[in-house]
Order: sequence, then C-alpha cells, then structure tokens
Amino acid sequence: MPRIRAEDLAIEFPLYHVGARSLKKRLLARTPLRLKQDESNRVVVAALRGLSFGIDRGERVALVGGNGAGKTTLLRTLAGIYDPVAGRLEVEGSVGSLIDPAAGMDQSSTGRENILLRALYRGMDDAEAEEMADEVGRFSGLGEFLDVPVRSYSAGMQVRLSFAMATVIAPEVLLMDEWLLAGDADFMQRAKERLVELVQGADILVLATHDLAVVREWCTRAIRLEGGRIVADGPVAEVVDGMARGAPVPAEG
Ligand SMILES: Nc1ncnc2c1ncn2[C@@H]1O[C@H](COP(=O)(O)OP(=O)(O)OP(=O)(O)O)[C@@H](O)[C@H]1O
Repeated sequence: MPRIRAEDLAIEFPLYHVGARSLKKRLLARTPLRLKQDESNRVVVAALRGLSFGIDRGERVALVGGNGAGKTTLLRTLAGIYDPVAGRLEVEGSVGSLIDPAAGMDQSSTGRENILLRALYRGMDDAEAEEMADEVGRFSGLGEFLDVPVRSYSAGMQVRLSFAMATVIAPEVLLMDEWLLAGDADFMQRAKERLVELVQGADILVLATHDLAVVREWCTRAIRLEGGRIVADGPVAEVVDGMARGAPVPAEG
C-alpha cells in the first residue's frame, strides 16, 4: 500500500565555493541557524532539519512556505534525487515525479523517442511502447511536434510532454512542483482532470506550491515549512488560513 514515512530527516548542501576563511566566518556569523560547518569544515546549508511526518493512501498534501523554506528539496528527497544526511525515509509504492520538466528527457531525441525509451525502461514490449507513445501524444496535444527534437520545444510544450509521460500510467505516489501550474488554461484543465482521476481513492499526491487557491482546491492537508523545518501540519483550512492571517512562525532553534 502506498505510504510515506519520514523520521528526523535532514538534508544538507555543501557550499564548495565558500573557501576563504574570512568569508566563511562572515557567512556563519550572519546566519548561524541555516548555514553551518560540517565535520569536514565545509560550510553547508541545512536545507531540511529534523522532519518527521507520515502520509497515507488517499491524502493530497500541499507543501507550502516562503522562498527557500525547503519545499522543492523535500519533493526531490521523496523522489530519491537527494540522500538524507540524517534520519530515515521510507517511500512505498510506484513514484511519478513532476518536479523538473527536463529531468530524464534526452533533449536531442524527439518526444516520441523519449516516450519509447521510457517505455522500454519500464519493461514494456514494442506494441505497449507504441501504445504509450500514442496516448502521450494524444494527451499532450503536441501534434507534429512529437516527432521533433525536444530541445526545440517551448517551456510549455516540455511541461505538456513531461506531464503526459509521468501520468500515462497512474503512479501510486505523485510528486509535483508548481511549474506545472504554468501551463496554459486549456492544458491546465485537462491536467487537473487527470490529476483528480489519479488521486481519487488510492493514491498520494504531494504538491509544492505558493498558490494558496490551488492548495485549497486540490489538497486535503498542508505541511508548512519555514527555514527547513515543519512549522504547521494539518487540514488545509487550518494551515493555509493561519498563513493568510500572517500567523507567526515559531522561533528557529
Ligand atoms: N543545490 C543546492 N545547493 C545549495 N543550496 C541549495 C541547493 N538547493 C537548495 N538549496 C538551499 O536549500 C534551501 C531550501 O531550498 P528549496 O529550493 O528547497 O526551497 P523552496 O521552498 O522550494 O523555495 P522557493 O519557494 O523559493 O522555490 C535554500 O536555503 C536553498 O538556498
């Protein structure tokens, strides 16, 4: 059964270019809470700190919070792109990731070639792969552009292709960053219908966004991050209304 469990999860990014001692000292003095020195004396950004939460089947969770709060980092960690430096993370179920439209896409191959490659990677035979290419082509509405190299696509066309590829076979856990919401209105409407289909009943959605209207409409629960920590977790109305009222963020420590 799809589910996510995180316990005391931490992610850090080393800042390799921060070498000079005086610069290091200045940085660490100015922002002592988020920037710190690891055992190898490197300056690191503590992107996520001590995160514990569980997400179960049927939940549609919004990750909200200010710039740099840690939303995208958490999504990428759930997708297995980053390894935690501390704590535990379990993600059970097949994962569909809509985090970076260009990720896993060969820019010099056509849309169709990318779809066929993805299908082969999933172990499909030729007939199934062709069927998947037709379905992705139909849903994305790319028309003749499906047979043109992806590098010549507009940003919106890449979004359409990525979305259609990631959702043509329903994942149990769908991870999504807000770039999707940049699609045009017609595509957004169809994307929304497919998402609603995907999350109905069994699956899990985790969506990182600044758009509180989308959170209210699509999600059942919100986790608010600030400074890499969870500062609120609960029903959307509670967490989002707290943000809209400008509820204070608990002091860092
Ligand atoms: N590759 C990286 N290298 C160094 N630091 C990083 C890297 N990626 C993220 N960070 C840092 O981690 C913290 C969390 O960033 P993240 O992108 O997860 O925030 P976010 O909540 O998605 O922000 P936004 O709403 O601005 O997109 C920030 O302090 C950021 O500077």
